[in-house]
Amino acid sequence: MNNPAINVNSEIGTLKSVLLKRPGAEVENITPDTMERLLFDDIPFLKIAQEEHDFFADTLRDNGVETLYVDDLAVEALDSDDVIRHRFVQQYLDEAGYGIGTTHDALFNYLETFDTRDMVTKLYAGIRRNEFDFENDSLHDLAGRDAANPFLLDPLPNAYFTRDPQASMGNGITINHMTYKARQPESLFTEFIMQYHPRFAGHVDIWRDRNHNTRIEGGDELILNDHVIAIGVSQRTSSKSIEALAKELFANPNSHFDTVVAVEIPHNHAMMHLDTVFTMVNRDQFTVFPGIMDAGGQMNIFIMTPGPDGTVKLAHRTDLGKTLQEVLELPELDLIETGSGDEIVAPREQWNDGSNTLTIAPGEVVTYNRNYVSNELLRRHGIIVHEVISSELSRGRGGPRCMSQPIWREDL
Ligand SMILES: NC(=[NH2+])NCCC[C@H](N)C(=O)O
Repeated sequence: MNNPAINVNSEIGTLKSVLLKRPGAEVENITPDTMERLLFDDIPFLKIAQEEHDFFADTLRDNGVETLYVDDLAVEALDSDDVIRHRFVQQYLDEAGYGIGTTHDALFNYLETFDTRDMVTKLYAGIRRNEFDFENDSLHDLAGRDAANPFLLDPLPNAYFTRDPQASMGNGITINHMTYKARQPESLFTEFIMQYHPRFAGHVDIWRDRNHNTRIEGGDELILNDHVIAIGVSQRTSSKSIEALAKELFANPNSHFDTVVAVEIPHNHAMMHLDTVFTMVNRDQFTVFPGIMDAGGQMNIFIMTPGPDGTVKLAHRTDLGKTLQEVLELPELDLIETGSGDEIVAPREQWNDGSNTLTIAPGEVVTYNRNYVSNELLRRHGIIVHEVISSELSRGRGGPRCMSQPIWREDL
């Protein structure tokens, strides 16, 4: 790829550029009735969440990281041409179940009244039925909709977890078909940015697009080095998508990835992604939540490598530490347990994303200040820890790694 726009060949190389989304009105459109469906366990106080997010972004900028906001990029991509903007809106409505009909027309015309900036903000925030002059559902629309839902288009409160709708991988990206309806529209923004934003269009390899039925999310996709990837088999990522992605990476001449390690983790909301229980913080240091292993310290891991004729070879392993040493060729390994592995502290801090560290340089991380036992332990293991504030952001069940999508890291 000439002039690549993305360069991510590790989890730990010095971070230069990152994609963020400041939480907006979408977070205020979570209600007790919709909270579970919208994947929140509580209703955050937006004003404080925004202050916390700004603090996080400032911490990154103070450390030399360029912060790009996904909604700004979307506006720039969609504003370039009316045809592109219309195609985006049409697809957005289509995927929301309004392909044709009076609701489609009403929503389309309503969105047309906004400039692109306000339209993008509106789509993230969601559109209420009573927001505009709209009375008649067409028969077509009534069939599939929950009449009690005040929203015609649901809000996207998870959008500040920019890690998940896509994943940078080498000079390319996966644009993800996400698991739950509540998040699926998020990667449509990514698709249009990658296709039409001048910074990205034609400068990114798309390893996998979102037109799939099998699910995958960025929180499960970890770039261990320039040829090894780890992917969680989780609530959000299926083994089928991992195998398909591995095949593509092994076959595509632009990809230098030759090993994919599939790591099975419990399928529940507290550990929805691999990065909620396992992250890389230095060349040979990782955080890990002991709850992902069975009583004997074992788990299910599959090492995938290219086989003959485009097939994938599988090797089963059960020891996480030994597998990492094998695939990364590490003589030593330091696995740092979330919450010191204590039976009370570890699950508490994992719940508040104590394992969800964002590494900004080898041995240097950003974490939430509330996970003070894990932070102290990281420091004792020689890691530099930048703490960011969080009482509200963490109510969405995600931490610094989830809230950031690296676009550029220095190679190691
Ligand atoms: N990479 C992550 N761990 N992201 C966390 C996402 C949290 C979000 N509420 C969800 O359930 O989807």
